[in-house]
Amino acid sequence: MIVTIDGVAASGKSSVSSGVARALGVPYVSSGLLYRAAALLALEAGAALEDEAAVLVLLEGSGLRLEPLAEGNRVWAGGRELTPDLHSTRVDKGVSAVASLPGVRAWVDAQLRALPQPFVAEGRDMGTNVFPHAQAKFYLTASPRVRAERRARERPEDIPAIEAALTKRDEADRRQISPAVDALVIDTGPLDLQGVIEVILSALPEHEAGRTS
Ligand SMILES: Nc1ncnc2c1ncn2[C@@H]1O[C@H](COP(=O)(O)OP(=O)(O)OP(=O)(O)O)[C@@H](O)[C@H]1O
Ligand SMILES: Nc1ccn([C@@H]2O[C@H](COP(=O)(O)O)[C@@H](O)[C@H]2O)c(=O)n1
Repeated sequence: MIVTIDGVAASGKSSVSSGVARALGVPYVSSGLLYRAAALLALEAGAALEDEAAVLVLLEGSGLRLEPLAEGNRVWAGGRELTPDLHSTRVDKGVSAVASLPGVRAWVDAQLRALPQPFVAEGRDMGTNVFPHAQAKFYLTASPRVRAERRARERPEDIPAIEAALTKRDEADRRQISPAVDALVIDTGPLDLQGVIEVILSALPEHEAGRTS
């Protein structure tokens, strides 16, 4: 069983996926963390973010590995945990450039498709490209202002600066972002976190919502 939850930046994908995954008793998979890790490795190595060959060498040589858990995903480069460094402002700014490289996308897609099922997968193209045969698909939206207000609780920047950065990232991710035709689109603006999780759980086919492993 695969459930996909895609959406724009800071629309609640990882928080909602974690809640849905816990309710189903399965892990969730954060595809964005692998793109963030690729950007971090490139930034740390001083590689140009547009240099596909250099980024691929870093990915192949780093022992990069996603550890999907229902409570939260962790990313490792060999024995070093990258997770705490993946949500910095510099990674936010650089990640879209790395994610637009076809070779990097193919590398990430292969990692994701190799993971053992069942799981909830979240990102931008989980329902359209990576897991087009998923049993249930969702797409989260909310206005840039609402998303910025939520994110401001986690970042040092003020709301207008966060809103501008989110809008810029949505624009840069435009090619990766599109709801699957068979996805249920949810405007999370008027809903709290639990409300979004409940909308998704109640939309799942009965046998998926009831399963615990
Ligand atoms: N429906 C909601 N109501 C209130 N707060 C929410 C809601 N959904 C998410 N949040 C909060 O918004 C923030 C962003 O959520 P989250 O990190 O899950 O989004 P994301 O889509 O995974 O972000 P990114 O695209 O940057 O990885 C978090 O602080 C989260 O707790
Ligand atoms: N399926 C995906 C997931 C993510 N990206 C890129 O990674 C960035 C970070 O993702 P978050 O989910 O953590 O926001 C995102 O801005 C995209 O550039 C992607 O291309 N495809």
